[in-house]
This record gives sequence, structure tokens and C-alpha cells, in this order.
Amino acid sequence: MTQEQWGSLQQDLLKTVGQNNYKAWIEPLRLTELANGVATFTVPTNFIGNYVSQNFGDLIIHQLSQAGEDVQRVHFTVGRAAANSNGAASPSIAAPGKPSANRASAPATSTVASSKDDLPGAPLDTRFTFDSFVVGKPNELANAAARRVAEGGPVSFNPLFLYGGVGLGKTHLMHAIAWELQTQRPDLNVLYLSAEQFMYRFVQALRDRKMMDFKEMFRSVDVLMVDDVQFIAGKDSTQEEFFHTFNALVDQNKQIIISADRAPGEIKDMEDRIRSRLQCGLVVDLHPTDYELRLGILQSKVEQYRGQYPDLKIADGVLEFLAHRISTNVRVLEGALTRLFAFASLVGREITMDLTQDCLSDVLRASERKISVEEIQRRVAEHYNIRLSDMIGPKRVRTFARPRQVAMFLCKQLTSRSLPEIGRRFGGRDHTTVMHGVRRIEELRSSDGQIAEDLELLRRALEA
Ligand SMILES: Nc1ncnc2c1ncn2[C@@H]1O[C@H](COP(=O)(O)OP(=O)(O)OP(=O)(O)O)[C@@H](O)[C@H]1O
Repeated sequence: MTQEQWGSLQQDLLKTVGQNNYKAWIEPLRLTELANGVATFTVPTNFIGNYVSQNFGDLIIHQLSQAGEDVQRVHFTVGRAAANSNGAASPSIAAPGKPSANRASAPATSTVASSKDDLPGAPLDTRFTFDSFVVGKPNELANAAARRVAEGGPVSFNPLFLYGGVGLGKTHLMHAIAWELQTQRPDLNVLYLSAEQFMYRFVQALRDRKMMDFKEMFRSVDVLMVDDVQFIAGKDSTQEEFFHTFNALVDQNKQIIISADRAPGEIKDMEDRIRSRLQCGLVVDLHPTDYELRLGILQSKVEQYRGQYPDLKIADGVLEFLAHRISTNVRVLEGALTRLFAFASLVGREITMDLTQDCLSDVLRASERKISVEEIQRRVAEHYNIRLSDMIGPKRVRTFARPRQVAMFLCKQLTSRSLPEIGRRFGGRDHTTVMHGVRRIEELRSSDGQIAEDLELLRRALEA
């Protein structure tokens, strides 16, 4: 096949993969050889070779076969023909298969290989970098530990065990470490995969009688990252193999980074010896987000959306409202914002509070269940040291009236109850009384430091 023919095949691939993927991954490929069922391409960097083999390998094989070529495998060579101008070593993510080819000691034209049989490590999400990770109190320790590991210096804690609830940024941080390592330590062989993929690869190796390859491959990485390790709990032989891999790497002083949805000690059906191994490095948790972090994340996402929706306006208070109201997880928060932007751009309107409530009514309803009016009343009564019955009762003395207004304000802010509904739950008061109370607290919030502090404390306690 001539370069020209390959050129026209590339154009066909463009239609399938789209302009962005084409520019990043397909255009840089130079076909250098086609022999014995193997198509060899020259690529500027190992990383591109690995990424293409993992994500587009099958597609390329398919296209070449369609063009009448007999191809079973694709092979990538990092070489000068397509090298970046400074010829610098390129970052690499190990493509399981022939990881040793990516080692620091490999020659400048190191190769990575892939065939249909290869099982890729998981590709990294380009959005998940340290730059896009917003740091706040709940995740500052996890972020600091991740950054330390990402420097690629001497191994100081092994493993780094990151855990936290759904959608709190574990995967984001792991990908960020991998991206950073590629820049800081391109010589290192980094492998990121989910525990599920680990198991899949293990089972496949057993089935294909390729356990030696499997062991060799995992033992030759410099940094191993396994996401969602709780997945292998209860899967005995996978656990066993994981344990051996883990020990072998720790013995060689190679860095391991693990994530899970709970602390090592709380993973049921995990063998004790594995549990204790997982605990022997640094265990850090990502706490549930607080209001400030959620607001920070929303602000940073809005910045990112600016490019996509340059004309969209967002009214004051909308982000604060979302940060208050959606406290489940960051994924839900992001999803809400994405939907809001898409909707507003479709109807060509500013993102106002009304539009937000319309567009996100289901999400808001779902998250509202978390904080009830009764809970707010109880907390506020406790905070001001008054009886619940006095808060709800008819007495209008300041000692009771102010906490009552604070509670009304919080009900308005943290639940989606209407003013009449709130009024009913405060001893059958009229909605205008509630409205007056809410306004009064709004005014006091900016003029009275004590009230502002009380509100903040209460909100935190209620959202915790
Ligand atoms: N601090 C943060 N800054 C910016 N984005 C964040 C932050 N935390 C989470 N996200 C975003 O929230 C989404 C969910 O995060 P991620 O997938 O890392 O969660 P996870 O903890 O791995 O969840 P799961 O338990 O479901 O695997 C991602 O889009 C991620 O970018």
C-alpha cells in the first residue's frame, strides 16, 4: 500500500472518528510497513501510539482489511519520521502487552505493540487534570497526596489509598496523577486501570494460558493505579493475584495508587491480609463536598463553558443556589450545569433563577429530600437553645422570633417548599409572615456578622 492510499484511508477514518480525534490521533500516523499481517506505523510519541492502539487499533485493522489488505495487528514505532521537533522523549502510558518497550532504558525509537488480542489499560480522560481539580477543605489532603505522588520522586507512601463516596473525584485525581507523571517523568511506565479491568485481564490470561505474560506485564510497571478496588472483594482468585502483584511491586519499590468507595477496613469480603496491605501506606479520604467547594467547582465549570457558549449570561445567585441545593455529588452538580447551559442556549435566554428551577425541577426535587423543614427547625432550636415548641408556637418575643425567622430563611434556601407550605409548618402562619421573615434575615445577613455566622454554621451542620 502506498502512502497515497494510506492517505485516502485516513480520510475515510476522518469520517468515522470526527475532526478532533482525527487531528489528534489519526493524522500523525505514517504507515511504514505492511507485511506478514502486521501494519507498522511511525508515531511522534509513545503516548500517541498507545492511545491509538487502545482506541482505534481495531478500527484501523478493519479499514485496512476493507481496502483488501491482510492485517491482523497494528504496530507503532516511535521514530524520527514523525517525531516532534525537539525529539524529546515522550510521555507514555503503558499499553498492557509489551510494557517493557516503554522503559526508560528503551532506545529512542522504542515501540509499543497492539493486536486485536490486547486488552487496553483504561484511556485517560483529558479533562481530568490537576488544573481542573478544584481544591477545598474536603479534598485538600487527597489533592496534596496525589500531587506528591505525581512528582514521581522517591516513593514515600505505598500504596496511596484514596477513598470517598460516589462522584467525589477519585477517578479525576488518579487521571491527574497519570497526566502529571507523563510530563514530570516520561521515562516511567504508568498503568491505570479499573479493578474490573484487572479482573478481566486476569481471567483472560487464565483462559488463554498467558499467566506468565500477565505477571510479567504487571510486574514491569513503575506506577500502578487501580481504580474502584472494592470491585474485587469476594472474587477470590482475582484478589489472590492482585495481592501477589501488589507485593511484587511494593518489594521493587514501585508506586501503587488505589481508589475505593470506602476505607480499606470497611471493604467487606476482602481478605484480611489484603486489607492490611492496603492500609500500610497513606490512606486519605475525599470528604463530602461543602458549599464552598461546590460553588468553586461550579464557577470553574462556568469558565470552561464560556468557550462553548460565549453569549450566555448567568444571573447572580444561580450558582450559589445550585451549590446550596445540590449536595449529593459532583457528577450530579456538573450534570445539572451542563443541562442548564444546553437548555438556555437552545431557548436563547439568560440563565435566571426561574429558568433554573424549570429546567432542573427533577434534580432539585431529588436532592431536596435530604433536608426537611423539621430538621431545620430542630437544628435551629438547638443552636439558639430554645424549645422546638417555642419556635413553632405563637410567642413573638425576640428570643423566639429571630430563630424562627432564621429557620424560615433556611427552609426557603435549603428546601423547595413554597412560602405557604413553610408557613403551615410554622404553626399555620401566613405566607406573608414567612416572606417578611426571609427578607429580614437576608437584610441582617449583610449587616449583622453574628447572624451571618449563625447561618453559615447552621447550613454546614444541615448539609453535613
Ligand atoms: N474537586 C473537583 N474539581 C473539579 N471537578 C471535580 C471535582 N471532584 C469531582 N469532580 C468531577 O466530578 C465528576 C465525578 O468525579 P469522579 O469520576 O472522579 O468521581 P469518583 O469519586 O471516581 O466517583 P465513582 O465512585 O462514581 O467512581 C467528574 O466529572 C470530575 O471531574
